[in-house]
Amino acid sequence: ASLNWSYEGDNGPDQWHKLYPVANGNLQSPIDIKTKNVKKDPSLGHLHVTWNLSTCKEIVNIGHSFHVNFEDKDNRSVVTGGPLTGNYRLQQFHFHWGRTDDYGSEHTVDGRKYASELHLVHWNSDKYSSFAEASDKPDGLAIIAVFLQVGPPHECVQKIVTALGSIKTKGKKAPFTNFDPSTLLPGSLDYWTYPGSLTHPPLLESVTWIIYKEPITVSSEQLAQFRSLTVTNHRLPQPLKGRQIECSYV
Ligand SMILES: NS(=O)(=O)c1ccc2c(c1)[C@H]1CCC[C@H]1[C@@H](c1ccccc1Cl)N2
Ligand SMILES: [Zn+2]
Repeated sequence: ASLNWSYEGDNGPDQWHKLYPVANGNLQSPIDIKTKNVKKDPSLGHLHVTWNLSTCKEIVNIGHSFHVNFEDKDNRSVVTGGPLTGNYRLQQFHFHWGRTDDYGSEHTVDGRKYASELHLVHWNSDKYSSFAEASDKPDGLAIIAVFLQVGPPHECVQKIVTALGSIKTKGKKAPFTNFDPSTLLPGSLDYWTYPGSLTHPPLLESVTWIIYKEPITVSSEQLAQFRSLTVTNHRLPQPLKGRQIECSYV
């Protein structure tokens, strides 16, 4: 089905509110993280990530992006701890990028834009029986975000870039197995967290965002390969509307 929204032109982000009124809601994402306003929370412990590479299934071209989908019929790949209560099951990951290396991330840090941003999408499998059921609940989703900056190529991102060659057209999918997404995490496990939304339609305000402070590094050529699928797919920062951003007590 062709989407009723896009990242540019008549159905671009400024128009999303017409079909998705929640676009003007109080918990919209992404946001700009103003580090001086972040509150250190001693009760915020470490995040516990247990992703099992056996659950990695396929890579799919969805037009405005590509998704790496995981089998989510059991709790082999979950995240817990930090701001979360219970287990959140990994469903998929994807990236956002821009037309050039100067911008492309969705969240920004003191106005700084990164070249790209990785989202690892999880749903609350303790309370809900499916992603769809969890996707519109306030405690339904947890998305881990990692910033990408430009530098030397990333060995594991290269596996993803190579796989893009087999899904060049929208709707195409290819097997993508035994990939361990924890190879995409940065060295330091310090993170920010705040309540927000999906960053494109349906823009549901059901997300606990967990954003690692330290970026990972990919090469300009690897980013250019992302753009070979679609040139840009990031939403600009939204109003904070009084939300408090907390950071782990590390
Ligand atoms: N940039 S992001 O990580 O904040 C983001 C934004 C929107 C959506 C997603 C991820 C993903 C999460 C899995 C389903 C999919 C999607 C969706 C599609 C069809 C039906 C429902 C849903 Cl939720 N929408
Ligand atoms: Zn995303």
